[in-house]
Amino acid sequence: MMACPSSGKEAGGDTPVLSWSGLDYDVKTRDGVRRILHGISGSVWAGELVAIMGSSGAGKTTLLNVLSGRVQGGRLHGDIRFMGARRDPHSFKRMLAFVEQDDMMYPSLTVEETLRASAQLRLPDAKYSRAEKEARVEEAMRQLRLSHVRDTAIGGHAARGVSGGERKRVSIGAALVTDPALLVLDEPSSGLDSSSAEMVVALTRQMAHRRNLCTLMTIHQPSAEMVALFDKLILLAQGKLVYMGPAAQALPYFEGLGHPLVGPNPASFFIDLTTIDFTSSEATHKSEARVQALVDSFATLRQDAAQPEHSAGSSIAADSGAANRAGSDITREAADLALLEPTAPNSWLCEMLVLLRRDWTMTTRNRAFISGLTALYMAMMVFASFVFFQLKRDQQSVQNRIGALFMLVLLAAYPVTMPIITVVMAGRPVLRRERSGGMYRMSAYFAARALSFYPIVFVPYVAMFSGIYFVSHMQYDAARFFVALGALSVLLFSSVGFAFAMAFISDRIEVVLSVAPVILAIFMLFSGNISNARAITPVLRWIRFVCTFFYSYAALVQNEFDGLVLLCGPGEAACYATGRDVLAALGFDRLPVRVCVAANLALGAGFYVIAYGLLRWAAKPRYLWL
Ligand SMILES: Nc1ncnc2c1ncn2[C@@H]1O[C@H](COP(=O)(O)OP(=O)(O)OP(=O)(O)O)[C@@H](O)[C@H]1O
Repeated sequence: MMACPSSGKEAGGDTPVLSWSGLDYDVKTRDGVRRILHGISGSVWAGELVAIMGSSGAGKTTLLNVLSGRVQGGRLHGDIRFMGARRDPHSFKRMLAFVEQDDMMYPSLTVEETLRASAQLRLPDAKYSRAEKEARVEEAMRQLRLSHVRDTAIGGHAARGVSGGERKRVSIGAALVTDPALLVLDEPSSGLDSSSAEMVVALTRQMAHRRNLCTLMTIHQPSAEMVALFDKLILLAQGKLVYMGPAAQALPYFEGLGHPLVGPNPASFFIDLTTIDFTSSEATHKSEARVQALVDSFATLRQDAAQPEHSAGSSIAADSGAANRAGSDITREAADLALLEPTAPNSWLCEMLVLLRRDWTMTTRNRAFISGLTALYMAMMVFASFVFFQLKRDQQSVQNRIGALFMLVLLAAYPVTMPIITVVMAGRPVLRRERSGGMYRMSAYFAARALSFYPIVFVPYVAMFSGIYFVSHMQYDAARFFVALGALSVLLFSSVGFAFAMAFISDRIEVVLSVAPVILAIFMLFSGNISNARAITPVLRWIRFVCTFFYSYAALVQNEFDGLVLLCGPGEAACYATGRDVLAALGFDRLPVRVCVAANLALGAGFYVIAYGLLRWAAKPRYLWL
């Protein structure tokens, strides 16, 4: 009988952090139900660094997701315990930190800002003072060797930032500052060169040992040096367990089964040993038989180890203890975990302020957005000032006043909507990750994100509006100036809400950027400028009442033309004597200005409500039942 590998149990007391037994996981495919995990059992302890290895399609990611409560569908059978008890969705999600394969972080934030936001949002204020949170951030940066890049931006496709290895370490740091009991990493070495990958694993090992933190990761093709860093290996083949035990004892174990190490890298050897060879039917048959024999040997070893006379001092004894637990259908538990949106640890206002600071930093660093919008508005101010320079009270001025007001309406929508849609959509993957980790309430995110845009949009617009208003000689009257400004400010507010609503109608930016201008074009059509409001067919006439352009434009033309006395030149047979005549001809003599502004405010609020609903829906976790 082969000796059982010794345990990592000593590191973390008598109860494993996570233990699982008899896990079967089925999913629905076109060909029917497919079993992806077959009777997997095991346990991991505090202070252990555990690697899940296997060839492509062996089930590594699936096992990791099942254990972390992240599967989004399927049927799960077996038993999973966290700290010896059934996983309570709330506390399990609080104690678990998951580092995804893709490092989804905001590119314009620095390393320190990213970690600080994570600590401020995830650590409860009731338990951690501000200074303690800062200390955690400092410690994480020091331990992950990030102090020298603390002020460097994360970077992304558009702008260079920290290196790939540093970015991965920031992702790990953002998880670590939340003080988890279980750290789970999905392929942390993917996309990294071998030295960066090794450094990530070495630092993760240090964290696990220093903090007595249970760390579980999937890894594809680690180097021999990396394999030596793991405390424990879980080796899967075709969703079945081939080995689970101390990493150092894996080679002797396989050698004992008649498979001595071939080549310099044990990881490649393990993968080759457990991979089905599809090059010919004979090779397939042979490799399937070898894998099945390995699976059977390990199952037998465990069964033997579970017998009292064999179990003393053995890690497999601990694992087979888990294997002996009776399993049941735990699909409900898996679904509850996947669907749960953990309650945020801090008050709404604290969260909103942290998010507002973060969003404001990102928005102000978006130079293209700020300078683009400001330059555009300033250019339009100069351009329109030439076109509408010092309008008189003659009949030609009627068309010019109407044109200037309509242009102001359009400028409060198009240049605002498109960039905001792009910025909000670019942040959606980070939003989804942060939401699944329960970092904050969606309402706090929504309020902070919208607030961070207002100054950037309002300041240059108001400057442009003021310039055009005075240069074009609209009615010089303080009350009229502020009424016009108020009506347009409400439209700007609505435009931001509209942009948010659009940003969540689809995942695809090309879809959104096609739909949004079309809706704005419909708004234009029903604004009352392009077509006469009264002349529109009754079937469609109602549309203007849900059209922000209509109310803004109606408010502006009434404000401008009311009380205006116009001059009739000699020889002008048909002419407007007063602004009221113009309003009557245009069909804008029915709704008072205050009603138009109030209606637009209500429509704007409606956009925000729709946007918030879509935001919740778009980022909502889902579970597909078999
Ligand atoms: N929801 C699903 N529906 C259908 N098949 C699935 C589903 N999830 C996983 N699978 C299949 O289960 C097998 C294991 O997938 P998994 O992603 O866990 O493998 P892996 O070991 O992580 O592979 P890789 O290293 O290539 O990422 C694969 O064959 C995969 O196609």
